[in-house]
Formats: sequence, structure tokens, C-alpha cells
Amino acid sequence: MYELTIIAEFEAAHRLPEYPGKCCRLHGHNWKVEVTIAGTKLNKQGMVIDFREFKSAVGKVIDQLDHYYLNELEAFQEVYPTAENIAKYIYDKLNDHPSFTDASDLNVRCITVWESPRSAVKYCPGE
Ligand SMILES: Nc1nc2c(c(=O)[nH]1)N=C([C@H](O)[C@H](O)COP(=O)(O)OP(=O)(O)OP(=O)(O)O)CN2
Ligand SMILES: [Zn+2]
Repeated sequence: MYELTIIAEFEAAHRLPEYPGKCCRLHGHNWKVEVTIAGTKLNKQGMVIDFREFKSAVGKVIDQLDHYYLNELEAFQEVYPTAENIAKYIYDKLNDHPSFTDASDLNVRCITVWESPRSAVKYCPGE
């Protein structure tokens, strides 16, 4: 088993409406996202997947969040845009990518969303 991890970043605003503190007010974060995938097979080039393809797939998902007010997005109408829900959103979207379908040898393992250098949520539904 090989595990590959890449890091992506996006900037966005959010607020947590029922939060009993300053986070109920509109504010922004520079979110850091770590994505780990796993695979067992290597291609002819000795790669599970080219990091470029991996980054491109993650980038398409991150682009849907970058420089948005997250509370306005459809994905966060029923749930608040916490790091937990953002991690699940990224996981679900990435899981839909053709490279990571059930038929593929590649599986999305974990999404870690850093709200700040001191706070992160790791979402690993298969564990
Ligand atoms: N489990 C979670 N807790 C909190 C979340 C979250 O997504 N999941 N989010 C927030 C707020 O978004 C808030 O902006 C971050 O809070 P906090 O860490 O207190 O903010 P600071 O950047 O000021 O952190 P300091 O370490 O105190 O500087 C809150 N909780
Ligand atoms: Zn916040």
C-alpha cells in the first residue's frame, strides 16, 4: 500500500451563526488542506498517480471554495461551514472524481483541514 499526500490552500470567509463567541461574526481564514490517497499498484513510470494529476483533481474541488463566502454556497445551506464540514465536502467531491471511483485502485483516505497553524480537523471516513 502506498499513501500519497498533497497540500492545497484556499482563502475564504465564513461565519458560524450559533457559535457562542467571535466566530459567529464574519471573518476569513487561509485554509490549508491536506489530502491523502492510497493505492496498491504502480504504473509503468513507477507512480501510484502523477502528483500533477492528483493536484489537478484537488485543485478543481478547492476552486469551488476559493475566495467565496462559504455560508452562501449550496453545500453549506444545511450545515455550517466548520472545518469538519469543509473536510467532508472536499472528501465527497474528490471521491466523485473519475480517478477515485470504486472501480479504481485509488482511494481517498483522509482530508485534513487546517483553519489556522494551530487548529485542524482530520476526516478519515474509512478508519
Ligand atoms: N471543531 C471546530 N471548532 C471551531 C471551528 C471549527 O471549524 N471546528 N471553527 C471556529 C471558528 O471558525 C474560528 O474562526 C476559529 O476559532 P479559534 O481557533 O478560536 O480562532 P483563532 O484564529 O482566534 O485562534 P487562536 O488560536 O485563539 O488564535 C471555532 N471553533
Ligand atoms: Zn472561522
